[in-house]
Amino acid sequence: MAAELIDGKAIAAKVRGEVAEKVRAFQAAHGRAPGLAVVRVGHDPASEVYVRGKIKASGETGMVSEEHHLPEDASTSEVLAAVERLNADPKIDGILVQLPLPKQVDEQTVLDAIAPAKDVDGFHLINAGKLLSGRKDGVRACTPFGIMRLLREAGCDPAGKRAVVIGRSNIVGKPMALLLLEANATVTVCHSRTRDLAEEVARADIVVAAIGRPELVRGAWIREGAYVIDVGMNRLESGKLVGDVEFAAAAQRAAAITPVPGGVGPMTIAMLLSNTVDAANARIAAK
Ligand SMILES: Nc1nc(=O)c2c([nH]1)NC[C@@H]1CN(c3ccc(C(=O)N[C@@H](CCC(=O)O)C(=O)O)cc3)C=[N+]21
Repeated sequence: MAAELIDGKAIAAKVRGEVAEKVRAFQAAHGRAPGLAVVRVGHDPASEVYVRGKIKASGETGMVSEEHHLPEDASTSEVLAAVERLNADPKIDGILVQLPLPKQVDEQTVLDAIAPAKDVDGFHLINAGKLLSGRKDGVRACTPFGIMRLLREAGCDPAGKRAVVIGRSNIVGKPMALLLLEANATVTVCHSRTRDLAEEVARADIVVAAIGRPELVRGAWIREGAYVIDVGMNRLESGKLVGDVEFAAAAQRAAAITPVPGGVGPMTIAMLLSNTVDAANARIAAK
């Protein structure tokens, strides 16, 4: 079986089109465009590239975006001060603090300082708690939220299916498991201490790989007709970018699979923009 390719770039473009439409409506109703602020600390080269991508994509939807760049040696309280200013800025609807932060900055303190209504990453405790409690009014973490959309676009309804999530991070694995559960999948969360990963994967109708180990998930483990979502982004020494799944072999067995690059990555950015325009509308509605 040759899998359908889940084209994250094309689906992300469709989401950005929907966002642009909402931005136009917001502008017409409120006389300003939704605003996104990205806080970047220090000189992580990957972060520079990602932030540029986010700023560019937000501009293309008609949103206003600004980057706040703090020096490599910024303290936790300096980062907090930047966040507090943005919390109080009425033109800013979404705040994203680019991770990772330099080691002297306390990441959890910073993330918890972002006003939950402006937390377009969905990383704040309040938004994590709302997801856990099944409340629909919280902000959903961009990567898992985008994956739910990719599954939908590929014609996969998770209800009743066995879903295996590999990875238990706060930003992908855990929220992914909760969103799949909310969609009525039977969810298993695997991680580095899972006894027999191959056996767990072989049972799965949906596999979400988010472990950060190049091609750890072997194609031969994939169940015939499974939906395979690869969150991994591993840069090999050759410079080649590969996922957490052995793509070509997995594609022989899967019903549908996301490529790396061009799968989950572009969707993460599109969902950030979607969360921002939704946050703008929600803040107005709450006034
Ligand atoms: N507060 C915060 N929120 C984030 O969402 C966040 C973050 N910090 N820190 C870093 C990670 C990483 N991340 C990516 C998003 C899209 C691509 C992406 O579009 N990648 C392209 C390829 C890029 C390439 O070729 O290197 C693709 O998959 O097609 C990559 C990485 C968001 N992150």
